[in-house]
Amino acid sequence: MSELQVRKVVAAYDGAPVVHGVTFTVPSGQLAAVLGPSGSGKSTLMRVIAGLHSPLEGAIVVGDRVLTGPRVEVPPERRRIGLVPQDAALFPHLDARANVAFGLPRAERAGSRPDELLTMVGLEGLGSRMPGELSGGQRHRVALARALAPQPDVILLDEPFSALDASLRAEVRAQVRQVLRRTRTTAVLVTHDQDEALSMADIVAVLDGGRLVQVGSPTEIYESPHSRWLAQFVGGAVVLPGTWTGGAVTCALGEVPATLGLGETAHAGDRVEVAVRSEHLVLERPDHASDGTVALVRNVAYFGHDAVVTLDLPGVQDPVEARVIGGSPVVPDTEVRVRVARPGIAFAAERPA
Ligand SMILES: Nc1ncnc2c1ncn2[C@@H]1O[C@H](COP(=O)(O)OP(=O)(O)OP(=O)(O)O)[C@@H](O)[C@H]1O
Repeated sequence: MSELQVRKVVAAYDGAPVVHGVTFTVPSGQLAAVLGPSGSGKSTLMRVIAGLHSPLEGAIVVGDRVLTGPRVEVPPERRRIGLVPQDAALFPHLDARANVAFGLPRAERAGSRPDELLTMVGLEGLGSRMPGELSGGQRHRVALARALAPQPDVILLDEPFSALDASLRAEVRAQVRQVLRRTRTTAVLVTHDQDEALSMADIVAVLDGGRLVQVGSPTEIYESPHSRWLAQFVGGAVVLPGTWTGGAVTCALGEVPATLGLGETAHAGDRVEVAVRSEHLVLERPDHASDGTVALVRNVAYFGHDAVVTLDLPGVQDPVEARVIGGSPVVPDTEVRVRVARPGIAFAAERPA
């Protein structure tokens, strides 16, 4: 079993902490995404797990092995942790097979194991290709095979898909996910891309300013964000000021049914902010007999499968975005009626500084 525990990790550069007491557990064989904006401490945390940076406090435990702890610092090469770096970092003068073999104990390098590993990542028959003769996605899969070769307890993936173009990225993500699932490898993926985190991970740990703001399944993170910041950071949300009426918020979208965010308290009449997912805004003809608010369509960005409609709501300064099915008959500079299909989440209004 290779459960990974990150326990109360505090990490600093020159005495200035940039990771503040982060704790989460990745069950054996699962993939956790560490998600956060630039500078939130993701790479530092990854370096602590890999043994490349000693934390001020806290522990890293894999299974029953303490890798980092009070008076314990197992060196990186003895951690049984594999690293897939951002740029794949293959040895340019070695072919794919030799790159993979490099991850194996000397005795196994000449045998069939490198080719088996290449087959496992879907690169059968490409062992004699040099890195320069492989596509970006193929290079990543060689890097994954090399990292998996010594059968590590944990694999760390540091923004591994950011250099790939969009069409290749989805495919390589799915392939990597499949290999990790098949080999039952515990993995941590560092990313600032919320689609990547939600689509690949079993668990998402969100960092902001070096603090863990929420950890949970992708559905929990998306459906029940604990803060207004998280609602906007993951998935984008329309956030409007309003008044809590107990079970609903009166705001520019009318009376929007809502639940209170975790740990929030509000009394009827309190000022709150309500977060509503863009895809939960339903657009209808303005003369449609229903509740909701009439808004002006500013722009329609068509993406084929869906479209983002930018709307001016009465009394709201900034435009809001609705996500609708592509090809919906919505036209710029006309009016639509906006209804909210699912309850929003209410948070205490942010006080002016
Ligand atoms: N070697 C270093 N010396 C001093 N400060 C550093 C060093 N590396 C990172 N930092 C600082 O630590 C904080 C966290 O950085 P880190 O690289 O861990 O964030 P990140 O979330 O991985 O960011 P990004 O997504 O941009 O890579 C930032 O404020 C950064 O400026």
